[in-house]
Amino acid sequence: MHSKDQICYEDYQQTADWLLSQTQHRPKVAIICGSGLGLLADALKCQDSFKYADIPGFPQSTVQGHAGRLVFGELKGKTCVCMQGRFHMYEGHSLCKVTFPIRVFKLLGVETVIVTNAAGSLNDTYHCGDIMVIKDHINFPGLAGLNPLNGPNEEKFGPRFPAMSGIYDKHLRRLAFDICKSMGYAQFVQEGVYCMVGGPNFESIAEARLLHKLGVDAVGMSTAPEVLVAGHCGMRVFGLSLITNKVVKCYDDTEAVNHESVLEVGKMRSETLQTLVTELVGRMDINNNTA
Ligand SMILES: O=P(O)(O)O[C@H]1O[C@H](CO)[C@@H](O)[C@H]1O
Ligand SMILES: Nc1nc2[nH]cnc2c(=O)[nH]1
Repeated sequence: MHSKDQICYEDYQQTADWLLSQTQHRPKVAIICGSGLGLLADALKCQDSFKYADIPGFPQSTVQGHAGRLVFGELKGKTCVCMQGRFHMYEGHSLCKVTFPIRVFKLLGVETVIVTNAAGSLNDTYHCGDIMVIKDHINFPGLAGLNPLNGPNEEKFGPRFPAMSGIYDKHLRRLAFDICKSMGYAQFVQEGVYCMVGGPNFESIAEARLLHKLGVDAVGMSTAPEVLVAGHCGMRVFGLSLITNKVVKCYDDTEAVNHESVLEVGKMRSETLQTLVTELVGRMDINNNTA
C-alpha cells in the first residue's frame, strides 16, 4: 500500500488472491448488508466466513449492527459473497477504504452488487418497515467533491468519467417488483430516490425540509460510494432501502430517531428481506461458475 489514503491495483489483487486461496466459492453476486440487516447472510448455504480483522487489507467495522464478517455461500444454487457490515465515511475511513471491498469483489469475478441500507423516509406516503427499491440517488458528499473515484483513475477498473444515469438496473428493479407481488409484499414495497448525507448526526428539521423539497424519498449515510465504484468497474447494481424511521420535519414533533430503533426495524423485516434477496438472486440471469 502506498500512503494511508492511496490504494493501488495490487492491493485489491492481494486481498482477492488471499480470499481465492481460502475458499472454493467463486461468487458472481455480492450483497452488502445495511445497519441491522446482517441476518441476510443467514440465508446463504454452505458458508465459508471470514472476520474482516483476518482479511489482509480489509478495513474494520466499528458500528453497532455491522458484525464485520465476509460470508461466502449459495443462494438458490448461485454463489454469493455477503458483507455482514459495511464501512461508512463518518467512521473515519477514506472513501477508498469504504469502497475497498467492491473492487476486491470485481477481482473475485462478481458481476452484480446488491446494496442494502437502513434509511429514514421523507416521503409522506411511506411507513416504517417499508422496503424501497432504489431508483436513483443523490450523493451529497459526491456533489461536494468527496468521491471514491477522486485521484488518478485506475483504467484497469473503468473510465475516468463514468456515466451514472441508469446505474440502478431497470431489469432487476422490475424483477424485484414481480417477486414482491407474488410474495404478497406489494403493499409495503416502494420505489424511490435515496440520498446520501455524511452523518453521523441525523438530520436537523431544516435539513429534512430541504431534502423533502429536493424530492428525496429516503435518506441515509452510505451506499452511494459503493454504487459509484461498482458502476465504474461495470458491475450491475441493485439497491434496497429499509425504511426504519420517518425523518422529523415538523418543529412540534417530539419524536427523535435513534440507532437502536433503526436496528429494531431491521430485525423485524429481516425474514422478508432474506426472502426477497434470495428470490431475486435465484431468478437473476447470471453465469454461475462454482469452482
Ligand atoms: O446505511 P446503513 O449502513 O444501513 O446505516 C444507516 O443506519 C445508521 C444510522 O442508524 C447510519 O449508518 C445509516 O447510514
Ligand atoms: N441520515 C439518516 N440516516 C439514517 N439511517 C437510518 N435512518 C436514518 C435517518 O433518518 N437519517
